[in-house]
Amino acid sequence: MTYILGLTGGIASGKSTVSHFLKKYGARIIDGDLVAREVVQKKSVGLKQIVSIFGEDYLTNSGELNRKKLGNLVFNNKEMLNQLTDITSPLIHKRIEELIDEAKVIKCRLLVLDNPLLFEGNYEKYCDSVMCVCVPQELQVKRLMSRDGYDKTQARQRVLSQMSNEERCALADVLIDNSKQVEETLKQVLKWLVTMNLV
Ligand SMILES: CC(C)(COP(=O)(O)OP(=O)(O)OC[C@H]1O[C@@H](n2cnc3c(N)ncnc32)[C@H](O)[C@@H]1O)[C@@H](O)C(=O)NCCC(=O)NCCS
Ligand SMILES: Nc1ncnc2c1ncn2[C@@H]1O[C@H](COP(=O)(O)OP(=O)(O)OP(=O)(O)O)[C@@H](O)[C@H]1O
Repeated sequence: MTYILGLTGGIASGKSTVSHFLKKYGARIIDGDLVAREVVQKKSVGLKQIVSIFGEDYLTNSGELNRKKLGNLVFNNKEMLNQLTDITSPLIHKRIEELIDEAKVIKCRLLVLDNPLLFEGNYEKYCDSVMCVCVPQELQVKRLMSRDGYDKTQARQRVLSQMSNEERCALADVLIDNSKQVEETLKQVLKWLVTMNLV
């Protein structure tokens, strides 16, 4: 039987750090951000829908989605963000359902659904349990600034466009504290794998 673990946490909380570790222990990963990119790739139905709402200004010269430009618009405007999510969400769900079915067919033991919007987007319905990576908001902003080169305002806008860390932690089954050294974080994840008999 395939055990499906939802992995969530705010932007730059450390989900990829945790999912890379789980992968080393044999888990198969579905990366929500990658799926979200796939459904709006060049010439896709998703991209056509985005252009019909936001206009051709949000395409690059080569016809791809101008992610930076659209990000700066939607993370500053809740209504626009909702419009974008209304387009992408059904497409992402459909693709994730296909990927889950594939994992079940090959009898994958542990499947991880890595998704920053797991609860907002109701992806937890696919999961046997949900692990949430937790960091204090200020540390999240700091790590986001240093990883992606955003200034403080841009980083805060992105953090604040999501559910709060408190709300997300309250909904999760397993909490992983990523405020200290990475090794400390991974020890907690390994402990979970052992408890669940997955190593
Ligand atoms: C707005 C877009 C074009 C910006 O692209 P960009 O390359 O700058 O960011 P990227 O896609 O790598 O996302 C970075 C992070 O932003 C956060 N984020 C993305 N979409 C959203 C959203 N709709 N609401 C809140 N936070 C979001 C997530 O934490 C994500 O990890 C892009 O994020 C997008 O298309 N978002 C809508 C699709 C979606 O809901 N994705 C979430 C993953 S399931
Ligand atoms: N414990 C830690 N100590 C210091 N830096 C860390 C720690 N954990 C993660 N980081 C760094 O913080 C940044 C965010 O981590 P990571 O990319 O794993 O987050 P994420 O949740 O996957 O991000 P996103 O939501 O954007 O996909 C990265 O630059 C990573 O190297």
